Parts: sequence; C-alpha cells; structure tokens
Amino acid sequence: MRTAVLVEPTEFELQDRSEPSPGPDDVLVAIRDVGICGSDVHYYEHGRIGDYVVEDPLVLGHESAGEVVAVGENVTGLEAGDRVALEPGVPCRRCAHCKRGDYHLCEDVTFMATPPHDGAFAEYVSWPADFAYELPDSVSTAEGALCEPLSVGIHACRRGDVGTGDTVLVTGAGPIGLLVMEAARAAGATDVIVTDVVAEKLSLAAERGADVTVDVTETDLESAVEEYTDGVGADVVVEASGAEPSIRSTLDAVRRGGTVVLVGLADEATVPFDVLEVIDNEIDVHGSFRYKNTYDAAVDLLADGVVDVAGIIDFESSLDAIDDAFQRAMEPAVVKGMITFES
Ligand SMILES: NC(=O)C1=CN([C@@H]2O[C@H](COP(=O)(O)OP(=O)(O)OC[C@H]3O[C@@H](n4cnc5c(N)ncnc54)[C@H](O)[C@@H]3O)[C@@H](O)[C@H]2O)C=CC1
Ligand SMILES: CC(=O)[C@H](N)C(=O)O
Repeated sequence: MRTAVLVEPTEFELQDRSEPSPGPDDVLVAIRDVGICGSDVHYYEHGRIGDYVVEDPLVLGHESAGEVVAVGENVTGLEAGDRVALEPGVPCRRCAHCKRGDYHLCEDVTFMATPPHDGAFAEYVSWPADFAYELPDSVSTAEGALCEPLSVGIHACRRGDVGTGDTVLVTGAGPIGLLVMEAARAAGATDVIVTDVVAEKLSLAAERGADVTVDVTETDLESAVEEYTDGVGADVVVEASGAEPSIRSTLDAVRRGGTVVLVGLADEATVPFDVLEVIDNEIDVHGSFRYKNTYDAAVDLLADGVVDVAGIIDFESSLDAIDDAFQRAMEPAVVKGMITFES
C-alpha cells in the first residue's frame, strides 16, 4: 500500500509498505479522507512537538475516515462496506486513568501520528473496531475525518459546561476555534464572540454564524466583550489560539464566576496568569486535553445537521501532492486542507 512518510523535517517520501492485517478485534479500513492538522504541520516543519520527537520515519495524519474492507474474527457490529470515522487515540484500557473513565488521559495511549505511532496518510489502516464509528449515508468520509477536531470542540465545551443561553468567547478562529463555536451552539450557547488576528479567519467565523468577531490587532478585547455583554463578561471563554497574549486576555473577558477553558497549546509552558483575578472573581480554569466519548455525539450532530464541519475545508489534495498540500496548509488564511484517496 502507498503511504506518505515524513523522513526528515519538510521531507515526505511516498513509500510502498505492506498492507496491515487486522487482529481479531480490529477492522481494516481503506482510508478515504485525512485532514491536515496543525500538529501534522508542526511535525513537518520542526520534526518535533515539545518532548515528542520524530526520531524514525513517521506516517502523519490522525483525522481520518474510510471504508471497512475486512474485520477480525471477534468484531461484531461492523462489516466490509461500512464507512467509519477513526478515533485516533487508543488507550491501554488497564491503567488508573482508563479505569476511572478518563481514557483520554491514559499515559500509554497509542495516538496516530504521534511518535512512535504511525498515522493515516496511508491507503489502509488496521484499527480497533471499538474506536471506529460507523457513518450514516448522510455523513461523508471528509466530515467523518473532521469528527476529530470537532471532538476537541465538544470536549472543550463539556469542560466549560457550556449551556443554554450562554455567551461564549472563542479566542482563535482556526479549525479548533471554529469547531468549538459549532459545539458551543450545539450545547445551547446563544451568543458567540470570536477573535483572531487574521481578517480572512474572522470573515469565515462571521459567515459561519459568530455574533461578533474581534480583530485583536485593532480592537481591545475587554472593551468589545464588555460592550456586547453590558459590562458582565462572557460566561465561558474557550482559548483556542495558543497565543500568549490571548491566553492572558481570557481573564479580562470572562464574567465573575465564569469559566475559562484552555485548549490552545502555548509555545512556552509558562504563561503569566493573574491568580488573584482567578480567586477574587471565582473563575474556574480548566485544561482541555483531546477528548473522550465524543465520537458518537460528533457523528450524531453531523447526521442531524446540527453542526457543519465541511465548511471549514479550503482544499482537497491527493497523497501524491502531499508536499504542496502541506505548503498550502501553512498559509495564514487557510483553515483546513484534506488529503483524499480514490475509492
Ligand atoms: N488541547 C488539545 O487537546 C488540543 C489543542 N490544540 C491546540 O489548539 C490550538 C488551536 O488549534 P488550531 O485551530 O488547529 O490552530 P491554528 O494555528 O490553525 O489556529 C489558531 C488561530 O489563532 C489565531 N491567533 C493567533 N494569535 C492570536 C491572538 N493573539 N488572538 C486570537 N487569535 C490568535 C491564528 O491566526 C489562528 O487562526 C493550537 O494551539 C493547537 O496546538 C489542538 C488540538 C487539540
Ligand atoms: C495537539 C493536536 O493537534 C493533536 N490533535 C493531538 O491531540 O495530539
């Protein structure tokens, strides 16, 4: 089977590898669509993310969906021909975190495209059947692939306990911020404010239903939120840029007694954060890491037409043109590129 392997920073090699054979509990999936995530681009550019270093050639891609072509002997509920979205992180199922239900915090997780585990820029992937979610006919495999970033959004909104009538501020209008907005709407938020520093991103956020967009290079965020909320502040702020000034600004924009959810990964682990403001204003600050138990919800939300993920896709490309696709994905105005495989 054909794969795109990152052999050096900024260098993919198209390699033929042998097709995996499914274990007894696995499905063999012919991959149809894989999203290019910011983390893929980061590995491509720098060969590492923090402590995760690409030491051996690595197949990138973890936002994937495709068609089941074979199933292991223990698999029930899925058969050849079914289309599935693949949840990319498979936990050990045995550790304390897994046993208390926090499987996304498992320290022994096999996460696609995170060294040393290969990802889905490959014609076939063998994956545990219980981490493969059947897609109804109304949901495309491109949408199925984007259940991954949508899951990040759903989990962040669950962490923030976003509810009916809430005003939610989303900082950063990349794919994660835009899908946080979708998840917040689905959770009942009636007002969504979105920030960014790139005009095209803010235009897209507005087209997709943001009530207010704020270009923080031109407008003071605190004043803009104060004006919109009659001086109260946002009920929930979801930080989805990873930019240090934006992380710090969350405390200026959240209401007293509100919640800040940190999703964006800052370049530096240490960001000044005013703990007195957190205490005086009784602000709940939550980290949000990947997701757990979100894929069923993501598929249902897509099937019911409650959320839109396809609208964030800027371009589709073939595996052969993966270098060009990654170059395009690095352009500031681009939100989401997809690698598509022929069926
Ligand atoms: N916690 C988790 O489980 C996960 C975290 N992430 C992180 O979430 C963040 C967002 O991911 P993507 O949307 O893929 O990234 P992205 O880089 O595509 O989007 C970030 C957006 O923030 C904007 N931005 C930059 N500076 C800003 C500022 N000062 N104020 C407001 N917006 C600003 C950028 O223009 C861009 O549109 C990244 O830091 C990523 O590493 C992504 C996936 C999972
Ligand atoms: C940080 C990422 O973008 C990635 N989705 C991951 O969860 O590792």
